[in-house]
Amino acid sequence: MTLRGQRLTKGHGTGNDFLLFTDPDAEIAVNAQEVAALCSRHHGVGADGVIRVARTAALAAGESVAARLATDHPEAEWFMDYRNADGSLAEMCGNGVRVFVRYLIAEGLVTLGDGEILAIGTRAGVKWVKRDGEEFAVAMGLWSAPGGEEALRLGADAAVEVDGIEGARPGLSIAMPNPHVVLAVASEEEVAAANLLRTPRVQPVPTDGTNVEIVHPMGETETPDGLVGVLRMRVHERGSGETQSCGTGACAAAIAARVWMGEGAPERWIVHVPGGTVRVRIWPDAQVELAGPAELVADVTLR
Ligand SMILES: N[C@@H](CCC[C@H](N)C(=O)O)C(=O)O
Repeated sequence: MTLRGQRLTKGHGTGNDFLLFTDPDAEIAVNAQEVAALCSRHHGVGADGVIRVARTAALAAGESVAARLATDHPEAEWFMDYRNADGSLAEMCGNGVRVFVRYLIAEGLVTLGDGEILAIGTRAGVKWVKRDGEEFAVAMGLWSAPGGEEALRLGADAAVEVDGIEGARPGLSIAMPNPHVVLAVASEEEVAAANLLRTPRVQPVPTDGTNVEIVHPMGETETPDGLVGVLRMRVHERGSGETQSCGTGACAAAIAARVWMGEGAPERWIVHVPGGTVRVRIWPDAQVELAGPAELVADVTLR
């Protein structure tokens, strides 16, 4: 089977937009060229990525992670088969997984009441998504620093050049588990000045490519949950270019900011992105939670 005649649903999480379609038995052949054509803003439908909604068990034959999950986590019935706008595969998408669950509910593929939790299969393993009214909170798993203790001590392990920002800036690599390099700038104006039409240049060159987050720490604010750190962020995504938001990127940005602040840094963070706001919580044991909205916008049928 091909994507021809297929109904696609357009959805987004804080402006990070996706095309989703249901292929329960993983019968549709999806190739990178087709995905890139669909995601094209001018020649296609337009999106930052494409998400196939397939049963984990059905993907087991072709995806080693799905095969493992089908055995170890049978509760993860549905698998988020995520592709970037250029057709490349990615391990995880933090905004995408919330939209994925919103879609499963809307399509009647699952029922999920307020406060209930659903297991979702992803290339980064099983992720637990909790419904919180009209929003969703995702247990993203553990963060890690590919540069190890030394990078965490220095707060950097890379040099990043971004058009519009002067000089090469120190960046900190964070795996969520997809790759991110986060750099701090001094003002919101500097965040705005970044020209992300051109891919940022990272040294040493990351073997599998990377997402790059430009972050301005805006201080802390008192909330009913206690003191919360606030960040302004823009992102250049591997495989998609600049997007309005990146969930794993917001997690990486909050983690980097926490590392840079050191002792006394807050656990909770508000991350403002061009498409809205997401919330991140970093637990002392390195588990990360991401929360935010997820919307479905329209259905289109492909010719
Ligand atoms: N927008 C996503 C991340 C999508 C994958 C990323 N471009 C990659 O290749 O790692 C998110 O919300 O996390």
